[in-house]
Parts: sequence; C-alpha cells; structure tokens
Amino acid sequence: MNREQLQLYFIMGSQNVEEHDPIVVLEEALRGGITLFQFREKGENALTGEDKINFAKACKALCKKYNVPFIINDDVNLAIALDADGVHVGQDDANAIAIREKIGLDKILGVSTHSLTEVTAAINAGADYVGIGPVYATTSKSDANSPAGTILIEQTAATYPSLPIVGIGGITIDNCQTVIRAGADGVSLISAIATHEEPFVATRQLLHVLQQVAKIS
Ligand SMILES: C=C1C=NC(C(F)(F)F)=NC1=N
Ligand SMILES: [Mg+2]
Repeated sequence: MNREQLQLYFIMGSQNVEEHDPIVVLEEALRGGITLFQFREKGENALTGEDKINFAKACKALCKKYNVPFIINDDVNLAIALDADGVHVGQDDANAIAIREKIGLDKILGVSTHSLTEVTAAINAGADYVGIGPVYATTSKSDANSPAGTILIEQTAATYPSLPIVGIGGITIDNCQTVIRAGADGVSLISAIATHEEPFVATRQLLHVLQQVAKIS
C-alpha cells in the first residue's frame, strides 16, 4: 500500500446510508474516485451471518471493478475468508501483532490509534497505516473518544514522518484540508459521502478540495 491510497478513504456499512441502497452508494463513491474502501458492518441493526457475507462479497466485487483496495473492519476471519486486501482493527480488537501474523505480510493492516504510545505499538506490530481520531465530533461511531483535533496527527507526522496517517472523525469538505495540512496523508469518512444525496458529486467535490492541498512533504 502506498500512502497516496489513503487520500480519500471511504468507510461504509449498511447502517450508514439512510434510505439509500448501500451498493449504489458504494458504486457512486467508487465512480467518483475514492482511493480506498473499508467495509464496516457494525451497530445494532448490522447485517450478520450470510447476509453480512453476501453484502461484503458484493462490496468487494465493486472495489475490484474499480481497482480500489477492499479493507474489512474488525472481522479478521471474514477478511481471510473473502481474501480481502486488508483489515482495520482498533485497540479493543485482537492484538495487532497476532493479526499481522494471521493475515500475512501481503495484506494491508490498519490500526486505530489515540496516542503516540498506541502509534508506536502499531508500528511495532507492522501496521501499514494508522487511523488517528476522532479529529472532530462524529455521529458515526457510538463509542468514539471525544474529539481530539489535529494535535496527535501533527505529533505523529513529526515523530514518524514515514508512517502513513489517515485522519478520521467528523471530516467534511470544510475541514478536510486542515487534516491534510496537519500531516495526514488522507482523510477517512462515512457520512460526508454515505448520507449525501449524490455520493458521486460528494466524492468529486472532496477529491477536488483534497487535491488543492497535497501533504506538505
Ligand atoms: C475506528 C476507525 C479508525 N480509523 C479508521 C481508518 F480510517 F481506517 F484508519 N477506521 C476505523 N474504523
Ligand atoms: Mg474495532
């Protein structure tokens, strides 16, 4: 995985799209040019069992059609079963070292981090990128920490300049440039695309704004 692939990292599950069809939303986002996708099926009405597997397979097939890596959140066994391109895990999921051993070196491993200590541990576990947030207030994650702003992104970029970083949490077209200027390689988001009337348009607009402000290398 190269750090440019983090530029516009869309995360979605069936619960994030209000009255829209999640498969249509994903195809529109892919057509619009998202650079990475995370399948994140969780929450009280999340799909389970065969429904979840079939939904994941449909999302994976769409990502393949648009040549965008397909990442699965939390569910390492599903990621292996579907031969996903990688997994994203949080601090409360299994130990990242064990997960790296389980998925192998050719899969993408992303880790959520909330402190420099957790960033260092993620690096030692062999993470390909770290997610840092929530930068701003989010409604997409019920158990999110309180918004931390961009300070940890700045500290991490300064301490580990070669570590790919993606910011997450309440990111919109209005604040995404601030996140990149702080040192993130990209932004990850759910609602800014998933709840937009026109996910294709939302994606194009976000990319346009993000392309104005490359990471200060
Ligand atoms: C809780 C999360 C934190 N960060 C990320 C990512 F953006 F992929 F790094 N994904 C998550 N699901
Ligand atoms: Mg998790």
